[in-house]
Amino acid sequence: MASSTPVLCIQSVEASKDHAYDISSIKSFVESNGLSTIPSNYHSLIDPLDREVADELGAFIPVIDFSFLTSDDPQFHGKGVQELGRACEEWGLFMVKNHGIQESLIEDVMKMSYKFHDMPVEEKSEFADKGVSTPIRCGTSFSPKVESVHYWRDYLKVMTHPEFNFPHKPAGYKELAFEYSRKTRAVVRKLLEGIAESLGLQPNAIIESTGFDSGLQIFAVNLYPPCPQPDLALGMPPHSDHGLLTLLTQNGIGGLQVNHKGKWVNVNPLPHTLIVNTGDQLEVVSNGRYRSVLHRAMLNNKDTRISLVTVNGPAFEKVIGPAPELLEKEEPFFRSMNYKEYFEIQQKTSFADKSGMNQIRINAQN
Ligand SMILES: O=C(O)CCC(=O)C(=O)O
Ligand SMILES: [Fe+2]
Repeated sequence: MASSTPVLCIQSVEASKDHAYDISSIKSFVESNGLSTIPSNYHSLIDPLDREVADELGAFIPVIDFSFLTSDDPQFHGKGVQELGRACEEWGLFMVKNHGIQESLIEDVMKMSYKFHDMPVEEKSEFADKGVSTPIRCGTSFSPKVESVHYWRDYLKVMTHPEFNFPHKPAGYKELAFEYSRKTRAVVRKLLEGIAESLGLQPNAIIESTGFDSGLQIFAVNLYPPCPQPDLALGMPPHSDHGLLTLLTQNGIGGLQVNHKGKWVNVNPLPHTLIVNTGDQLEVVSNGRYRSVLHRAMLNNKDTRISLVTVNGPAFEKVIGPAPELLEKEEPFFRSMNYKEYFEIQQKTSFADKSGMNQIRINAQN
């Protein structure tokens, strides 16, 4: 489509008036407007420094062999635990291989996720986002009503644990999502055992103290449509996740970047691996040793990207603080707080950083 016709110019100017709170889906907005430029209120990468990428570091993103963690052989197990601890400490993001979740399940959930986002806006309106405590919510950007810059993303966010909620359409999606939700929780549970061991705690210490077995799981299905000016907008701003561990798979299209020692690094997962990152509650439990990692989602102008994200946290009613065993030898860096309270604070922050953590940090230097 030619981009120099006056008609399209007018369209661009018109488009610049659009706010994410006026549209219910960036996907349908893009498809119905045939944009060649993006509205200016989607410009978030203004400073060229924000676009710099340290691609040479990508090859150092740790890969954890899950079969080492589940091994009965103490030597293999010990090696797995040690590598896991190092990955949490040095990167806060790693790939997991030999995790046992069937590729076909991930592919099937991915296909259904596309179908969900592809439904006409009216069909999804019953799920429209009505606030963070709503179990099923669907929308665009991040916080359309309060943010000044919008993000090129549609989302479906569902509380899939302790109670399993899910949209009843498209047919068959709910059943697949249930299986995916439970399998990812099992992987996360095992990782939390290994992480506890790497901190010198009993394997079940984090699971017990956080009430993980009745813990919160939020399943987010992110869809990032192709963006005509991918260097100007973001799919998701830099943020950390509120839970203990987040698990992510994607439809083969890259876009995730991790912040490593102040530099942005593209995450290009090896085939058949899951991506896992540390969340705020793990930073608290580990008393700052395993920091929650900043990450963001970039865009491209060709392919639709889908990421399936499960954020796995403590039980809402649990008061979470640094593990008492760690406080035998060190001062607490965080005050304890009920997870639900933390979740609500974190969801209200600007999101473009880790400012939720400032509410519970004791020592500002930490
Ligand atoms: O899509 C991605 O790569 C990142 C998504 C993410 O960080 C999230 O949903 O919290
Ligand atoms: Fe995230």
